[in-house]
Amino acid sequence: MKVLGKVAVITGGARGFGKAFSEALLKRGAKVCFADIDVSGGQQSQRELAAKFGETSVHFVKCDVAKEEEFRDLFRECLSKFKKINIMVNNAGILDEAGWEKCIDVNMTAMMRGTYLALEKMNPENGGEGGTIINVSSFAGLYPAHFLPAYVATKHGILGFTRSLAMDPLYQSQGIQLATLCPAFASTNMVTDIIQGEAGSRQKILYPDVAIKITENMGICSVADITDGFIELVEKENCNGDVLLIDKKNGKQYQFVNKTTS
Ligand SMILES: NC(=O)C1=CN([C@@H]2O[C@H](COP(=O)(O)OP(=O)(O)OC[C@H]3O[C@@H](n4cnc5c(N)ncnc54)[C@H](O)[C@@H]3O)[C@@H](O)[C@H]2O)C=CC1
Ligand SMILES: CCCCCC(=O)/C=C/C=C\C=C\C=C\[C@@H](O)[C@@H](O)CCCC(=O)O
Repeated sequence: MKVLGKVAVITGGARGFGKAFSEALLKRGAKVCFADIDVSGGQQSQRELAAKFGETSVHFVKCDVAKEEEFRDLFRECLSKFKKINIMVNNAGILDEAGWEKCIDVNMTAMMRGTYLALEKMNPENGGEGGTIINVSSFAGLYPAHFLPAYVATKHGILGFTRSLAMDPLYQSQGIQLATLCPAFASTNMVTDIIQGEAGSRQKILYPDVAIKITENMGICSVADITDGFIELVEKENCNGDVLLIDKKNGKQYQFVNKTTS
């Protein structure tokens, strides 16, 4: 897809990947409506991005994606401000092994809701123009990790859900593509807080010492490495059904490439 002139909705955009993805799309001439549960972080990012790309290009919406009505309001607000939605990025995600139900609510249920809402708004029968939906899974969507069982389950779920919808001829006929991004460890707060021992962060996973050792063995991607893969998917003429794994040692690797999506 050519990004210039398109409108994107991005969840979890106050910091980390979501903020970097927003900036990368703005740089290429898109308008971005980003959402986050963190109001002060969202407002700060809004100020920074508006200063670089203009007030009329970027809009922050306070939204807890685990709350259905707030998610619906996010779409209403984006449509009211920017009139259309061409790119949907379900990026918001958390680690919470003790509170695994919350992990499922945010990583899995909300990702499904965001996808279904985007499919509805992108449908030409509803006035949409088709579009691209990128769901952010993980290396942990492809491989197990005993320090993250609930998180791994949600990330496998994202992968299976997104690949399944990508096979559906209905969405293909509507000009809608769905792809999955699978980053390995990257240097956002999700990982750096654990390595640096920020208060409460190591309680979110099991066996934090094992996890830290594995980050040392596998290496840690920069946010720019992951953003580069994200943009590659969005800009591809056909990303439907793609699963893009990115890790520090091997870089970008498309998965399941010999399998058709339908
Ligand atoms: N950093 C990493 O190494 C990897 C991260 N991922 C995934 O990438 C995505 C983004 O993660 P990072 O940027 O690394 O994390 P991060 O923790 O830096 O940013 C996540 C953002 O999501 C927001 N968020 C959390 N719960 C929310 C909710 N209920 N509603 C709305 N916003 C909410 C947070 O406030 C935060 O701004 C997540 O889905 C994560 O699972 C995947 C693979 C590797
Ligand atoms: C600190 C947790 C952040 C989780 C964020 C995320 O989604 C990233 C996951 C990235 C990789 C997970 C890898 C787990 C692998 C292990 O279970 C093991 O199979 C690999 C061992 C490889 C090694 O020791 O070199």
